[in-house]
Amino acid sequence: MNQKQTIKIALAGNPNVGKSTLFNTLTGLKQHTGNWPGKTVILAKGSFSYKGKDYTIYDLPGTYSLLSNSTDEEVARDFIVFEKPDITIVVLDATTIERNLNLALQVMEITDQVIICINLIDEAKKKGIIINENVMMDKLGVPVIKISARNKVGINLLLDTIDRMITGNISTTPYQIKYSNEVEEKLKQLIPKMDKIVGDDISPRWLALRLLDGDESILKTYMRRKQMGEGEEKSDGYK
Ligand SMILES: Nc1nc2c(ncn2[C@@H]2O[C@H](COP(=O)(O)OP(=O)(O)OP(=O)(O)O)[C@@H](O)[C@H]2O)c(=O)[nH]1
Ligand SMILES: [Mg+2]
Repeated sequence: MNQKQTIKIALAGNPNVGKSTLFNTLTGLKQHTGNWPGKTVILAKGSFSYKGKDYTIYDLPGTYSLLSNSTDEEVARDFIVFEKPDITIVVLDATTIERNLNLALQVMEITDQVIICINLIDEAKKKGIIINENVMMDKLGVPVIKISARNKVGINLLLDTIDRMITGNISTTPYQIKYSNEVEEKLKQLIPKMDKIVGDDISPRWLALRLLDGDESILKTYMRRKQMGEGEEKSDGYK
């Protein structure tokens, strides 16, 4: 009887950046798809082991933002917020980093357990794009790793970084976007209130930002899940 809990990893990123390719590289195609409860979006879930630890990895829908403008965005966002992956890997396209960073910054507002993977470095090299991952790491405050998911480049470093983050050997300080003075003032008042409601369950700053944005859906989902008694250990909704 092995009751060992597996470690949850989520793959987030813009569409077409190679999330599924990385998923397949990590799982060796050991995957099955599941239906997100209440939604019609199909997510792939797979598994792999590394250094004696068992991982479950979820391939989230590709999105440009997590502001819940579409079902895909809502599914990706709710997964990160409510399923609380132990690590969220944000996959970026090395040839369009600036555009991709928007999503990375949004993920980093929700969770500090983030690894950024810059994929398609082979394509970047062909185009003469030079990426200094150390500078990015310093600025963003989370590990940044250059990979080519299709050519299996950088995968060992990624696995090692995952392992070191899980064992507590990497601490992150994700870059937080500073908003206008007016917004920051409002946040100051709202954050303690949010903190009282959600505690450690959700980042109070991020939740307050969503409310200031006029988006009450997260708070509503949170309350609903609490009422349904999903606050404790729960299944991930997959068969
Ligand atoms: N050159 C190159 N191509 C890659 C690499 N990784 C993925 N690709 C290609 O990029 C394309 C998109 O890959 P996917 O893995 O489907 O991307 P995705 O992020 O899952 O896309 P969505 O599910 O639509 O969001 C495919 O044609 C892959 O073969 C890489 O490291 N180098
Ligand atoms: Mg995909």
